Amino acid sequence: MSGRQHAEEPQSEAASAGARSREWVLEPETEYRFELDPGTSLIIKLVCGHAEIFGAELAEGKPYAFGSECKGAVYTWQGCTLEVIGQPSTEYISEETPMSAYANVHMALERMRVRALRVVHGSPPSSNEESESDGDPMPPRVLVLGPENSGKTTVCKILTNYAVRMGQGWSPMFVNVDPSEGGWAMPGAISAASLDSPIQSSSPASTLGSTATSAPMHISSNSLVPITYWYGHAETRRNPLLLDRLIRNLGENVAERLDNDAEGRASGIIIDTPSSFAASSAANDHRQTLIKACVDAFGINVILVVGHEKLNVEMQRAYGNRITVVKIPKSGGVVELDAGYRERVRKYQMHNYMYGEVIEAPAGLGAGYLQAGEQTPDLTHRLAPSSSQVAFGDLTIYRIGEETMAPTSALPIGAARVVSEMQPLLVDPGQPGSALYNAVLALLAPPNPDESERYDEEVLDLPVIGFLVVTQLDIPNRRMTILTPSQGSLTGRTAIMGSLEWQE
Ligand SMILES: Nc1ncnc2c1ncn2[C@@H]1O[C@H](COP(=O)(O)OP(=O)(O)OP(=O)(O)O)[C@@H](O)[C@H]1O
Repeated sequence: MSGRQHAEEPQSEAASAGARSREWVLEPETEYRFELDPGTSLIIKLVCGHAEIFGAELAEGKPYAFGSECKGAVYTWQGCTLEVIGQPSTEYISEETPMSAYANVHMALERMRVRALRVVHGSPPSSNEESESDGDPMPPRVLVLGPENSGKTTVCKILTNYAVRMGQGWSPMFVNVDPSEGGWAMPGAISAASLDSPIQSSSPASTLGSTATSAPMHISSNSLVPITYWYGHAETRRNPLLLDRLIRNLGENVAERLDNDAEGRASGIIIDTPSSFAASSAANDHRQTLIKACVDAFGINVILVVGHEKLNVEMQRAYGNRITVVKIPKSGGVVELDAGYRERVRKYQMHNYMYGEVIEAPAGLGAGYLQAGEQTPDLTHRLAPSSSQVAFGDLTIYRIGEETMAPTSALPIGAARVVSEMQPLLVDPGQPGSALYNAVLALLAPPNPDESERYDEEVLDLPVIGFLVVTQLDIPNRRMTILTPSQGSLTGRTAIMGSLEWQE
């Protein structure tokens, strides 16, 4: 154990307000780790020195609030003193971290960015770069793979945050293809956003920070507008064919955005993946196909495997001849998250999408502490969703590729009951068993205005512009009540339902 914990700090503002407050003094290259129980929160302030949370630098004296059962760590390269207010269920300092290995990976990626940008600007490479590079210098396009609880998302955040902190104006594209996490949107979505400021980690419910998708521009931490597609389920095995197609759509959409942005392109792409991509079992044969979908769709040239020897060997064999495959260590700080926790996080995430993220002040500290002027942490914001009634006919709702409700006996003799996994099926809200009550729906961007360009499965390829929840179904009057944070009429729009249910 390194670092010292000071007892209660009677002089501090928090302690005098009655909250539990103490100081931690961290030696260089150590980290303070914490875990929060449900319903508790924590505030961390950098008193002196330098520190970062998953690569995002802390400003001295600013309170950073954490809630929603957050688990995290404050790392310091040079040493620092922290003031911690609140009562985590676990807290300790660790000297063993994989941060040097991650920093080395970052530096290798940085060299790729610099070389790629030189080409954009038409400047000649420096002499040692010439010998290093073979062929056309490519920006880093990194796929991060690893088993459950290996710290994939954390690695992606650290690498992204280090890139945006370089002061080179990089805006790496962060891609999340883990539908159980939902990125900046709702669980069930996959998304991508180009980032030019660090990702804050205040809560697992908005693990990639908040965006303009749910919060009005003026209160979101930056004006992120992610590209989002809706898969509609938390598990990749539910409809791998659909996920494959959506990953390819996302890749195409990202490529189009970067086509007109040479500097953004040089910043590279970092992709966070679901743990099912790493777990080989008969139940998920699809994982090879989905990894390949990512490799093709985003032109991957680096695969990072977090702490998994077998997967590393497998990736070396499959891609080692054309892609750099590197195994990186897993952090001992990564917390094992069980199914119950993941379920609760999905609930927090849905709730935050609608109502915004509100972190209550730790026990003993007045709510005013988090609201007081310049001390307001960026991530405490409230949203007021609107609840409105729409007629059944106003909104066209599909589900993708699930069996029809017709019993086999009702089908013509010899007709197969199987519905293509990719077939959009119209949902009739008036039918009992539509499963629309409390369903989360993704609202799609308008289809192609040119009728001749339309096709049957177009709804599979349209990005998402928002989400809504059906909170009431009035079948006799053919009306439903819809909760959504975005304003605007739903008449004539198209929405897709999946298997995710809203829980109040
Ligand atoms: N060094 C650390 N100290 C404390 N907590 C950490 C540390 N690194 C990661 N965590 C926490 O551990 C949890 C799991 O990490 P993370 O989400 O990065 O893993 P993952 O491999 O992406 O998970 P999944 O199994 O969902 O794919 C997160 O709550 C994260 O904040």
